[in-house]
Amino acid sequence: MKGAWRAADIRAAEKTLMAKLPEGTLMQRAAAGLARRCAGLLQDRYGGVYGRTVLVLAGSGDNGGDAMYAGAALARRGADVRVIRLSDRIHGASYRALEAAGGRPLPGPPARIDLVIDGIVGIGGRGALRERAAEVVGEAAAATASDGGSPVVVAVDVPSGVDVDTGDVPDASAAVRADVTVTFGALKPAHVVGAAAVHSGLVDLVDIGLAEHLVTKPAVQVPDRTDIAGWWPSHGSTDDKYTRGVVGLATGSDNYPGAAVLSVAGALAGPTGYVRYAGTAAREIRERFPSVVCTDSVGSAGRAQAWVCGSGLGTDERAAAELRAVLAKPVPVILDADALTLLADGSMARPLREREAATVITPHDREFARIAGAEPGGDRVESALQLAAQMNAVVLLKGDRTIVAAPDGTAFANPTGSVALATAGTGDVLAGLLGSLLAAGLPAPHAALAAAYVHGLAGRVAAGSGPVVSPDVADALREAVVLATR
Ligand SMILES: NC(=O)C1=CN([C@@H]2O[C@H](COP(=O)(O)OP(=O)(O)OC[C@H]3O[C@@H](n4cnc5c(N)ncnc54)[C@H](OP(=O)(O)O)[C@@H]3O)[C@@H](O)[C@H]2O)[C@@H](O)CC1
Ligand SMILES: Nc1ncnc2c1ncn2[C@@H]1O[C@H](COP(=O)(O)OP(=O)(O)O)[C@@H](O)[C@H]1O
Repeated sequence: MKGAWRAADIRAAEKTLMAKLPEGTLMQRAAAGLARRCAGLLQDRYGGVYGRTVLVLAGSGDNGGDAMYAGAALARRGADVRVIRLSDRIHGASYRALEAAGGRPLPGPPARIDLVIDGIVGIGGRGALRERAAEVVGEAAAATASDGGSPVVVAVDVPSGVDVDTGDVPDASAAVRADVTVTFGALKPAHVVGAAAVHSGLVDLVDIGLAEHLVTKPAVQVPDRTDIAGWWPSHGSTDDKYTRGVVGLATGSDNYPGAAVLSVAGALAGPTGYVRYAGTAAREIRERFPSVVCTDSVGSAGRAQAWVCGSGLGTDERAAAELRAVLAKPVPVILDADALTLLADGSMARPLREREAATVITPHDREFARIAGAEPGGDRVESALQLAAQMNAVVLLKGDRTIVAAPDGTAFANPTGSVALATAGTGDVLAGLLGSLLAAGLPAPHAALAAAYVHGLAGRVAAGSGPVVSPDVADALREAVVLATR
């Protein structure tokens, strides 16, 4: 699991480390890592560093210093390095090093640029980029590289114009869109959540010796494949269909039988050995999935170790009664879609509060607004954490970087999201898979994260064969499970 730390925590660790090192050491480590990565990118794209045009955008702080030292290193390898100073104040020593290596100041971006180094602001940035900086960023991005394409854009530490601590991008037209972000010491929330994660492009972490001095809890954690593989339930030779876990689904309605089919398809790709369906789409489910045991209501279904409720359920009296029946079960439950709408008027507050087993809610932004009163703000992690604490539930806040927030204040971001999932019905598939993981005994935050991870991979797998609809995502889940766990 990788952690992402806020700027203040990074600065505190930096202070401890700097006290032990000769002045300037950290910047030299950072700049060396940055220069190495830029040289690699120039090599891969243009066949070498020599003769390539590199534009350094330098702001007034140490972020500009990192960029100019890296520019100096590239100039020493024969690159034609130009620098635009975005402030009268500038990091003096690095500017002089760049000048000494042959770097030249420019008033504005040249027409031909092979690589842009964005050193406007790093963790010291506040709000959207100021006008002059935003203008230059736009002009540089519109330049042409020597191979006729767009320049490679490398952000130093974080793309300028994003909110480092929250991942918000206050003005997308005034923020750098990086192909690669070279960051130092530790990830920041901007690399892993919100729109800023998309602006960051590929994130390359340079070790400058900071990690051991980070004493605070990360603001958000990001799992990798080994975490998911480690959590994924495995079966032993003594297992049977019941010991692997039974998942129940109260999903679908006369109007939305498809949601039942999709949620059951999601559950069948999970680790449980038995899937029960309770609802009005029993005929459709039996036809598609003969192994699923169907009844027409939660009350007449047998025991399950977790219940999924709400996907396509509707919001009528019958739906409300089914939700109440699920909330009364002493096992983990997932509340999705219409179940969240049914929670909005507060009438289920008491049974929810009285639950002792885990509750997971899976809102997208509009569903979040229905239960929390407003859509998540620019700080999506904080918004999800607040709702988790208020509802005493694990919140899976959907999006490109789905967030999982637990009532104990721990937050995670899923790194595998894919825009291919932005199509009707994929949430139903996710709810079913999550139900299976909960029924198999995974703790709720891990189940939510593992489901989001595999679901994201399934979106990517499905997208490999063209435009994606939600049944494709369900079909791709098995391959995604293999990719994530073997
Ligand atoms: N910490 C570490 O471990 C290490 C840190 N290192 C590096 O130091 C970086 C942090 O440097 P930093 O503290 O000097 O701040 P930085 O990001 O350069 O920006 C500050 C300047 O930006 C300006 N500015 C602010 N908002 C703006 C806006 N919206 N639009 C335009 N301008 C804006 C603001 O100007 P002012 O308001 O003063 O006019 C201020 O002077 C860090 O990201 C990393 O790269 C590495 O070298 C080594 C290890
Ligand atoms: N732009 C996007 N990029 C990546 N994933 C997305 C995007 N938009 C939606 N998703 C994902 O697609 C799924 C949609 O869920 P949901 O809105 O509940 O769909 P439905 O209710 O139609 O089943 C979620 O997993 C969400 O994270």
